[in-house]
Amino acid sequence: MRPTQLPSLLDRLASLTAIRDTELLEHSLLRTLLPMLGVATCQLYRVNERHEFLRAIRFEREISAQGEDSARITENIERVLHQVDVPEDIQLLIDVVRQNQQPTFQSLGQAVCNVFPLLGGVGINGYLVFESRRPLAQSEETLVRGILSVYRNYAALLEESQRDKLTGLLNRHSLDQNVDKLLTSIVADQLSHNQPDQAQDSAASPRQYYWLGIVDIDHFKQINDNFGHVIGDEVLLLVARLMQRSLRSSDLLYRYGGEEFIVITASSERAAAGEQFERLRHAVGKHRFPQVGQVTVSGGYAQLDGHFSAHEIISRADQALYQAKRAGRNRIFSYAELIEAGVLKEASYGSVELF
Ligand SMILES: Nc1nc2c(ncn2[C@@H]2O[C@H](COP(=O)(O)OP(=O)(O)OP(=O)(O)O)[C@@H](O)[C@H]2O)c(=O)[nH]1
Repeated sequence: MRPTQLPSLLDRLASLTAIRDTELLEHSLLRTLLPMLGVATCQLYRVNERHEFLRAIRFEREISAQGEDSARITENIERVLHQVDVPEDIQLLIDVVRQNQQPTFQSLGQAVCNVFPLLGGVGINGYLVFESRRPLAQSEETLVRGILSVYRNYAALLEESQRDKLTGLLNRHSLDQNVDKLLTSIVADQLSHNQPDQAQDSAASPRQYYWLGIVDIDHFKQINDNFGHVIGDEVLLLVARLMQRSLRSSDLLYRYGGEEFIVITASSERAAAGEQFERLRHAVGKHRFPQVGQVTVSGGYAQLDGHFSAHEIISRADQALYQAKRAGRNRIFSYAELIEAGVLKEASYGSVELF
């Protein structure tokens, strides 16, 4: 790195630590690193603790001359959430990095492929992959490691602020952020599927829909009253773990309030979403809790539809939850099915125009 690049690097690091959103932080990391290394494209893969790929970001930066003294910089960010496809040669390099817990570099003809691990609290939680025209100099490798260390420390702080202290689940604050982001991408998806040339694509890979469910522990007040708050807290923690284990790595689980949780799950049809919620209910219901015995949960779920706001969708799931409680608890109801059965009436919300 040239000394003249130092102020720019410090600026970049300052902006990096001003960000309060994990994915924006990832984008900013790539924006900081790529120009420093003169690299045009790079991929960032995120993995969970079971080393399953959660998401991938492909970042591309193109500089084209505009006039004698000016250049135009175009950035393109592509984000893959489900079915992350990792090319075989990259997968092999990732396996080496995972094994050694150290970066690895491999010549690919004229270019060199560089794979750096992203470290989280309990080990590797991602990989940074980019091609450079020549092997990185020692000083460049040190620079990447340094920036990744700043990123790691800051990402850990950010992650902590998004978690509920008792259960370790995502908290309500991160729910608000994520639901808004998800709704924006659902709107984009709905619009693209309305294009005539998208119809055949959807036949090849089934379209994914998202559901939001509110799950509430039944008679939790009695648990507190009969066994005390410490046992009540233990039940909350165990219920959270049981639900988390019954969900897939791509599903999201939040602690929404005291004994209320929110689940976001994706599937190609409503029945599959219903089965997912049933698995979750069974996972809790069949467990024997120390001292307390059986604990059950009730829930209601509604589709995350880009025509409605987050508030409207949560209210729909809540109405279905209310019906599940009324019907005797230990059951999970679908808002759409309650509407079809005439139990609930569709509220006339101010719907979001999709033109
Ligand atoms: N131990 C513990 N209790 C909590 C926490 N947050 C909320 N609660 C308690 O959760 C209970 C919720 O009670 P209610 O809303 O009456 O609902 P319920 O008893 O679960 O009854 P139903 O939902 O109708 O089945 C209250 O007694 C709260 O004090 C917490 O973090 N720890």
